[in-house]
Amino acid sequence: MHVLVDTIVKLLADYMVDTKENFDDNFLGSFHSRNPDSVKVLSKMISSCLEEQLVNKIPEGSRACTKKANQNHIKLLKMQEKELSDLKDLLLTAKREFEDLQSQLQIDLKNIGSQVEEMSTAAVQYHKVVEENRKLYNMVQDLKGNIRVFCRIRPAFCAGTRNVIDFIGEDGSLVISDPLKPKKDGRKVFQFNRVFGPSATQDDVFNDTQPLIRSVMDGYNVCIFAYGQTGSGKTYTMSGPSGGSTKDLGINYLALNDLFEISNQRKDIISYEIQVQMVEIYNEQIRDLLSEDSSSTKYPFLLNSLEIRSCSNDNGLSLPDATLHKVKSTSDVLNLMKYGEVNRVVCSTAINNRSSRSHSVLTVHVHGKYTSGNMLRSCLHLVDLAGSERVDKSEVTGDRLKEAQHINKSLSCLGDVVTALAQKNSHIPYRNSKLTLLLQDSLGGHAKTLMFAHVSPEEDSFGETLSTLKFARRVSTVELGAARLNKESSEVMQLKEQIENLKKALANKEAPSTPSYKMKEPKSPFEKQMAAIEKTPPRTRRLSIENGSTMKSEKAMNAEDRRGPKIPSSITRARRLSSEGSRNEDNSQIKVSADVSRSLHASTVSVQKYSQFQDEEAVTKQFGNLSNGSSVMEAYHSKPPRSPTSSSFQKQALKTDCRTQIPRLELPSTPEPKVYTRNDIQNLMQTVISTESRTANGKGSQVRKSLRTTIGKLISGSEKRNLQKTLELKSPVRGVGNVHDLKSPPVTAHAKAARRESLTGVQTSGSNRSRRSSLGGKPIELSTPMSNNRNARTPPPVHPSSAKTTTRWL
Ligand SMILES: Nc1ncnc2c1ncn2[C@@H]1O[C@H](COP(=O)(O)OP(=O)(O)OP(=O)(O)O)[C@@H](O)[C@H]1O
Repeated sequence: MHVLVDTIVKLLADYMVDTKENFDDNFLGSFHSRNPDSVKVLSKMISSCLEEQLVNKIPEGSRACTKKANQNHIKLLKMQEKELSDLKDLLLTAKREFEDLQSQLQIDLKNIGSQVEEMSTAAVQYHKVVEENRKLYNMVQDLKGNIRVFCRIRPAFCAGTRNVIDFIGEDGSLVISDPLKPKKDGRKVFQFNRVFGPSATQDDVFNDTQPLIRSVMDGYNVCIFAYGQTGSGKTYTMSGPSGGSTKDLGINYLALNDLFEISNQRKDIISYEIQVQMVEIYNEQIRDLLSEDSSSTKYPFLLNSLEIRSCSNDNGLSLPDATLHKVKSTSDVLNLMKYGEVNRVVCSTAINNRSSRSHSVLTVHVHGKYTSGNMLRSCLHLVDLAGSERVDKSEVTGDRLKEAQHINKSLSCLGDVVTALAQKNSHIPYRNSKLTLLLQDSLGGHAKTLMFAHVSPEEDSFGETLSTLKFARRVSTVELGAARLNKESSEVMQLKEQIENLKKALANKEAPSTPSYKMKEPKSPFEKQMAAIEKTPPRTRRLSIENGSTMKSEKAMNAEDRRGPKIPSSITRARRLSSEGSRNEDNSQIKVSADVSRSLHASTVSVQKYSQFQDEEAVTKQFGNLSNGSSVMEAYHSKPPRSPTSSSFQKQALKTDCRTQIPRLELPSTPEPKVYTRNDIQNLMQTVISTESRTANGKGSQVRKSLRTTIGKLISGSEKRNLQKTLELKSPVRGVGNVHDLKSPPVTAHAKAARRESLTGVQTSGSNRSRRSSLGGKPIELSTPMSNNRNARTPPPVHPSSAKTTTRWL
């Protein structure tokens, strides 16, 4: 019994200790649920047991003591009971409080949730607004024709170096701080269209570039160029990581890939042809990176530098002599790019172990033909500039130093051009370097242009970073004028073709004694001088090339280009070829016979039957066979070559002026073109007028307007000469209407000869009067109606031998 009591007491003590220390709701709960009044029962049991024992067994003396102890125990138990019940109450209160807190928390969480939701919708809205702002900003820039500028920051090479980039904003803001100045003073803020931080991927960069690239497929010319200090990541952005890795490929590849995708998507409405050229400008020499010569020679500097043409030739190629590769898939592009990259001059410097020592230009030519017959032609220049470098930093010597000097010089020329454009100067110094001359149409034309300004984040590059950012800021202020769409409707093309034919027909009709396309070599000094005048490029044209950037001059050029009569006719071109041949013969520079000139011209006519894109190579070969003066071309290297034997010149001779980017028109295959009657001309006029009225707005109507003017001039020019003074035309259209009622005046043999002379530029023997007098058979007086004729020819310069016999020019 004693043992039992001990055990029970011990158990009870343990239990109480446990209960006190591990006061646990579950335990108590479970305990109570199992034994609802267990504590009470147990205490009763123990007290009765104890009392019984005390009464029966304990001696009388110690009974009082035991009783007292018992009472103490009971007291203690009661206290503990009380404590327990207090604790229970406390627990219940705590539980209630906990529940209250829980519900409060839930309410709070709900509130926070709704607040977060609100904030996230606000954030989404904010992003939308920022995006919209950016689009609007870009739209404004499009309208203004600004060059867009993106900035990309290369990741730091060493983790420990101090970073000069303080902040990159989503809206294109960038803050850098000068490491040598206190933070507050050394901060500089820049604003661009977009800034890509070091963690931006190639895809991020491409996503923002894609819309611009896509507009190439809609007929816009686009130029993207990467600028920045050496080693700042230009080649990485444009081509991808060095070493020919196919991971993280750059914009060049992604752009072409995208163009193919679009071409596929639109194949039902338009068929595209995509061709690629890749050149580098190395030490002011333009080298073809895709030609077989480039890869086969160890001495690239021995290769001929390619010549830059104004894009106003009929195929829009500024480098017609560079190899043109047709690409049909991304793998074609990849192979070509690899081939080109291998040929590019790269070497190791103290800053970059694969430093590009040249500017590379990948040009993508897109030619699209709609099922409706409309055509578009555009090109995309992807330029990876060589990096500007401080020669003391890059530690280059010898050839590398020379390269660096060329690089820096051409970049400074680029800076001059940008400054001149930003200040809207009348003269833009494009001709100061090959780079600016090549990019002339992108920087100063109606192209969409994007510049990637690359910067290194390291503090020791701060100077270069600052100058790159300042340059980029200046570039972003350049206004180019709205980009121009190079798209022509089939109607306009047909009309242009008819005009070509008409011009030829008129030329043939009015110069019957001149055999078709047969050139006459100038013999007399006067003839030579006339020929020289015809072949001398007009000064204004040259200036307009230089000032092509300004909208004003561009407009003037467009107007000039659209004015039909200014396009040299076949005869004039033939004469030019002939006179060129004779001039060169005289100078003993190139021995070309008139036969060669004639055969050149014959080739011209036949070659024009082929489309430029497909048969460029064939044309080159054809002329290559005839050409024997390539060395002379080198001598003319810095000027537009005028040698008739230079294939490029010959090609140029074939081309109609195409600043309007209109594809080559097909000439009739027979040497005897159709003779157009007055009715034909009238019909054509009607067509033009009706087309004009159908499309009241837009560029097409402008072109048609100019066509109408051209036809008008053609008619008025020829008819006025034919009908002479009897026909007093007030407007070309009215003139056409009256023509049947009029009779040609009798024209004397003398007058006929004189008129022929004026048209052919060949003076007949014994002629002793002015060319102008030939129009009427006698010198024209100031009072004659023809004195007001706007189509009157420009007087030729007075030759010493004929000065005395020439009457006064009006
Ligand atoms: N955004 C980037 N992410 C990762 N690596 C980069 C990045 N940009 C550049 N690099 C690395 O930095 C190094 C230098 O880059 P890159 O050759 O493209 O510079 P660059 O400006 O073309 O130099 P240079 O003008 O001398 O040719 C390369 O090793 C390249 O892989």
